Amino acid sequence: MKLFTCKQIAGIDQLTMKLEPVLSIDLMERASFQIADWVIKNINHDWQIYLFAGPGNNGGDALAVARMLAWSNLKCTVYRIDFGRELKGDPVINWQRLEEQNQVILRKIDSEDSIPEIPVDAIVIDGLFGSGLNKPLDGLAKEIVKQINRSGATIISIDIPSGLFGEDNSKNDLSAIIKADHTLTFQFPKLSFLFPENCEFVGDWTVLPIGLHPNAIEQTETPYHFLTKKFISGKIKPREKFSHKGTFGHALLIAGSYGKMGASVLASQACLRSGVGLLTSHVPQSGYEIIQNSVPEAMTSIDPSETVFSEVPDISRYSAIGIGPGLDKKQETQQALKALLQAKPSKLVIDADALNILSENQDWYDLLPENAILTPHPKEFERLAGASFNSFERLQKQLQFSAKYKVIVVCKGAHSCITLPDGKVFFNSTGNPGMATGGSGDVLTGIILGLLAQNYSAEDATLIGVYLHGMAGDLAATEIGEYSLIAGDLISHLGKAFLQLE
Ligand SMILES: NC(=O)C1=CN([C@@H]2O[C@H](COP(=O)(O)OP(=O)(O)OC[C@H]3O[C@@H](n4cnc5c(N)ncnc54)[C@H](OP(=O)(O)O)[C@@H]3O)[C@@H](O)[C@H]2O)[C@@H](O)CC1
Ligand SMILES: [K+]
Repeated sequence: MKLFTCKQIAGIDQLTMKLEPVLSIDLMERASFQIADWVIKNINHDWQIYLFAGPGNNGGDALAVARMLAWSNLKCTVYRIDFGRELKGDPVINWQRLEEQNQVILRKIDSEDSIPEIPVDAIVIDGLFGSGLNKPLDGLAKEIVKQINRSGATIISIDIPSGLFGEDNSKNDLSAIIKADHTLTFQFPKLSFLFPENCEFVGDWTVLPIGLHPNAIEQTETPYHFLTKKFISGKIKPREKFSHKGTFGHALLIAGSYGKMGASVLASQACLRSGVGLLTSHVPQSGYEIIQNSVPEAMTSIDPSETVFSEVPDISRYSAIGIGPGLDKKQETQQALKALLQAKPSKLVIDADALNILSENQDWYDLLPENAILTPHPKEFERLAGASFNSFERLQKQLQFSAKYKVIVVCKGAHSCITLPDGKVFFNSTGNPGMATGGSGDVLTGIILGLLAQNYSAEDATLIGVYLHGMAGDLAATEIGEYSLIAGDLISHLGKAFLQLE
């Protein structure tokens, strides 16, 4: 699914009106109906509903929603913020319709004294400001937001929590943003919803389709995308009847050191469960029995060192290489990593300690082969590319890094963010907090490696791998919950995840 900036969404709204064609007031009615329908289905009908309406179309939505909730006899009071300016456009029509309906209590807020006290067992519907916010909230608007946040009531935001920008909130006043329990957003999630620091404002979010025109969406260019099941399913290649293990590639995994062999075991198992034909796991001598016993399906390549990775094996036989989990950062490992990069492997995944070694030797970045896949978590990315003030700034750094070194970067987390050298950005839609546990990243490396070895392009191996990893986590969480989830559960649910994509 494409993701757009608020400005672009306004453009798509305009194009929809022209192409469908539909009047703006009717589009607002359609959007508001979706909100009202969700509210009616999801809230306690005995509770008082406080609707807050701002000066623009977000407020217009709130006014229409109030009228629709009154059809179902819900107890609604509308508070319209009054900056002393005349309402304009569609909100005027919706205000008149409410007056004519005469079932909803209508109030205006024109000073701090007129801001209502809101009981805890109330529902607030926040239609103060939407995608047309043009500066941080202050004055009366900020006071209303603070009063709503203080109330402890259940807050449902229309389209976007009032006060939050759809993209960059670096310069925003964070005390002047609604902290919603639920955000009901139109047609597309906004970019800022995908950044972890905005979770306290956005709450749980639901996308409500409002029938924006497919041609308008198609015509509007964007670098931003959200991974969907349909998109990923379309990338999975069927396994042909006459295929054999040679068809599905031979992966080399360089992982594990004395005391950290679990990383090698997990990545190896995940790689095998991702459909690779053959896997060779390169391990130090002390890891030999461990890997043979734990992953009998893997072949082994034994390092001369007793404890760490110290020498690159002949890489010519392998279709893809993964390096990093559990490696440690000893001097001989650092030199061996450099030698591997100098050997210019054509398909490479780099994770964990291999990334940490890189970040301590930044002059090696130029050795990175084109389309190498780097899978840092935010802290590792910070070591690679420097600190960022927030996730939006980090995304800009990530894009620069991908473009400069022509590599794919996966910044792991809730909604893992993937950047490609050509400037495209993909946010993942699968996964859950249960996956924030040791070994989860090793599993991802194994999956991506397995897909790369099967001759998926670096881009597809990354996108499929990240999505599948999260999906396996979601399937595991439905069975055992998030608390008890461990990395091994991701591997044991990979099969079911693949089945869902067929
Ligand atoms: N387009 C469509 O077809 C559809 C759109 N829909 C809905 O429309 C919403 C977008 O509507 P919108 O563009 O009217 O913007 P919105 O956020 O309501 O506010 C603009 C007003 O706020 C004011 N203002 C801004 N910042 C301010 C500040 N810091 N402090 C104080 N004032 C401030 C600004 O004033 P100005 O600066 O322009 O004088 C202007 O008056 C969108 O989120 C969705 O809910 C749906 O109905 C579906 C169809
Ligand atoms: K809002």
